[in-house]
Amino acid sequence: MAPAPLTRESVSAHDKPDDLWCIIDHKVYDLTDFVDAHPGGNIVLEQVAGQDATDAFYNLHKHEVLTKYSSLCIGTLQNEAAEVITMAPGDLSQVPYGEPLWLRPQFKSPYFKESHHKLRKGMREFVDSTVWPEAQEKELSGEYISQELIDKMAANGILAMRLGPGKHLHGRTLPGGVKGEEFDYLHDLVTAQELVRANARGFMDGNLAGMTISLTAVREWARDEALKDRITEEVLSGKKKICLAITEAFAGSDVAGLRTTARKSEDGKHWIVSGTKKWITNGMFSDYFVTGCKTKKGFSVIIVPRGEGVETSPIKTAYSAAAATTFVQFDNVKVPINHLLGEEDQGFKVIMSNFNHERFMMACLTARQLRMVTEDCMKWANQRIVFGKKLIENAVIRQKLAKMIAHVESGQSWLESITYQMCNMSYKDQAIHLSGPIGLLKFHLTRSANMIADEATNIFGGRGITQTGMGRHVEMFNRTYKFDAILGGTEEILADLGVRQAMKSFPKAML
Ligand code: HEM
Repeated sequence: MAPAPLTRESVSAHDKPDDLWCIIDHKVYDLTDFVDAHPGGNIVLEQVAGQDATDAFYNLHKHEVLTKYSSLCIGTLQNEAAEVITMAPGDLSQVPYGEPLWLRPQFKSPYFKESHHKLRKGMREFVDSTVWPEAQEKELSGEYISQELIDKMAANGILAMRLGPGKHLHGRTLPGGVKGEEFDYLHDLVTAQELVRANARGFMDGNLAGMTISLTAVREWARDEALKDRITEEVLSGKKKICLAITEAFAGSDVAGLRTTARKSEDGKHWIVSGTKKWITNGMFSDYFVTGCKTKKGFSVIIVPRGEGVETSPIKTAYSAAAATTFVQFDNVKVPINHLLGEEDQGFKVIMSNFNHERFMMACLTARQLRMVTEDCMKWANQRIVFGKKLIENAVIRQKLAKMIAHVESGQSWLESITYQMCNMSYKDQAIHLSGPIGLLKFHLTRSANMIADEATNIFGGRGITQTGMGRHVEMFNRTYKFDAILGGTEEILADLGVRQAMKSFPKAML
């Protein structure tokens, strides 16, 4: 015999603690065996037994809770259908301002072509189904990224894409079927903005951020082609890990103040590296350290392989230990002489040439994070009922949202415009014409982050300072946005760089 159809009347009969059903978004949930395990306690469930609890539910939970506990659902009410959207891997958000203009069906973009859309789709499916689950778990546990995920990213060309456009991508087929030869800086932007959607700030740096800022230097500056090719192959295949080791307790942005030294051995075959490095992202699991050292007449950059004399220990920071933030000690480490990048004593050039891309990547991910937080606030303001009405029905909340949206949209537009210039400029010209604008862009976005973190936390109230439940992404953002304001050049240094670069080309113009 077919089971009786589910109606509001039949549900209302299940209104006791030992026989407890309720309705959420036109679906019926049998919570009888769940009551005692409910994190919000049994009493609240007993209060809605046999009733439609949709408003009460969305006032307190994210929609994803229903996906996680879908086994409690026993069916949909007769002649009714669920209204709340359940996102599938790869889906675009339908929330206003949840996507940049170029991804909204009503809008056009002069920048993005079919291959950018294909890459976006391929990346999003990969991130939603493969990166997100591990990112969420490891952000909490503080464990490092798995070799399994690294292998999958390597196989899909994602590790290689994160270095930006170049020959290393030729011959590869990338997510969405995009050819490596087609990959430009707009694809680079897409990759960064999709990856950060895994929404786990510490894990995102643990996801080989060290590689993106150090292998680029190896590829650009290694003088020994065989060494360059070997390290590139080892790292892009995911077999070995690499990081950038510049900052020290003694000096951060002030590279000239570094105290780690490298001297040549008497037979001239090795560098002897000694000193310490602090805040080295991915250092705990890295096989190579692209290290800034004081040499005889200046500063040089040397690839130090992990081995005798290299010691690493974790540093506890505000974000997840999954980032593998490290204190490194080099105790008279012997490094082959061909591991020098660029010219001896000319390491400043090596470091500077790398900064543009690093800051550009950080701008991409910050811009997307601002949007994700704003989207969470839009959703929350639209579902949270206070004083008998939705939060968004209060003018003061709409003012906050307006400010957030304005920063999100203006930041993304400036980012896209700079990215387009990068697509049409040589790497050398980018260093001349774009280091100032990129510095100012990153400065602007992290200032926006400061405002958005502040407003979003207030909108979420107690949930904005709670690490689980509705406000957990806002809590994480408020706790971690400062990483982007400091790493890759602090706000003050970058703002100053932007104006100083502008002054360099100042004409003899008078007021
Ligand atoms: C299918 C039904 C339900 C499931 C699977 C469920 C699951 C959960 C989970 C996993 C949490 C932990 C917080 C989070 O992750 O968001 C939670 C918290 C909570 N739930 Fe439920 N719940 C259900 C229905 C309800 C209903 C109908 C009510 C109220 C009428 C309710 C009231 C609460 C409360 C008060 C909390 C604590 C929230 C806070 O401290 O912010 N739950 N629930």
